[in-house]
Amino acid sequence: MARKPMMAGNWKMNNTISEAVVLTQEISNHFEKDWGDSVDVVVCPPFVDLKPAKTVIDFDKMPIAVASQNVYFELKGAFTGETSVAMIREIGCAGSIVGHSERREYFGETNEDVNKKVKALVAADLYAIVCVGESLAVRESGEMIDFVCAQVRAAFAGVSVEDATTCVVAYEPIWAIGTGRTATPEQAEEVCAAIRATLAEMYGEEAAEAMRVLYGGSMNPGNVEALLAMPNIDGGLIGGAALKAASFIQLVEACL
Ligand SMILES: O=C(CO)COP(=O)(O)O
Repeated sequence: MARKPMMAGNWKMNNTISEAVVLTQEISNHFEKDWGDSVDVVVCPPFVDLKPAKTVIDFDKMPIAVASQNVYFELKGAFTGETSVAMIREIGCAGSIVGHSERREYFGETNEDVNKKVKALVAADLYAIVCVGESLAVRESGEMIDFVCAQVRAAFAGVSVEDATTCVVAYEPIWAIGTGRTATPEQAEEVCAAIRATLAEMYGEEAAEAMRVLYGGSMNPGNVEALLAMPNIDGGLIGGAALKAASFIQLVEACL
């Protein structure tokens, strides 16, 4: 089954509202309407930028979706500093990244939290872009497949096949994030294929073939073609190269 590629820009903690509006407009200006037939393009700005970014995208003209970088799993209440699925949905977000390695490392996010966030999102008809990936120590131990597939199992535990197939998995080896040290296409493919095999065990072949598995970690215009040529890599989750319209658009064009 041919999967539609996805290019998602994770801006991380970059861009004030005014900067976010400029970048979103620059991306929109380059965007050709019919590209939306061939690739799903997503921008993931910080929370405060979501509404302003969304406002400058005319979805009918430019099918660019907006997603958040995080969300909380409780529906409402005394959770100071957190943001609910209803809040991001009302802005017009299509979904949220969950379980990014920076959130796991700096904010103590556990596999259990990730699972609760996936469940909260799909219950609100939003999708999760579930990030998984191993540290350099785990890679050097040779245990990366077991480690990453356990993250996938934990993230989707108790999630129905119907809900899971709306979601996306992003394989982001931590040692490749922001380091300029990209995984080779073969290294990325090996783990992405194992992720799909895990999804097949959980949900069956048909569902696993329909789900998108992205690669993230120093993806750039120079390495994107070789990564996308791999059979189990269905797009990218982009950090640094998503912060400039020109390079992000080049990555989108690589999917056409
Ligand atoms: O973490 C990433 C996307 O979520 C990848 O970041 P870089 O593209 O900057 O390596």
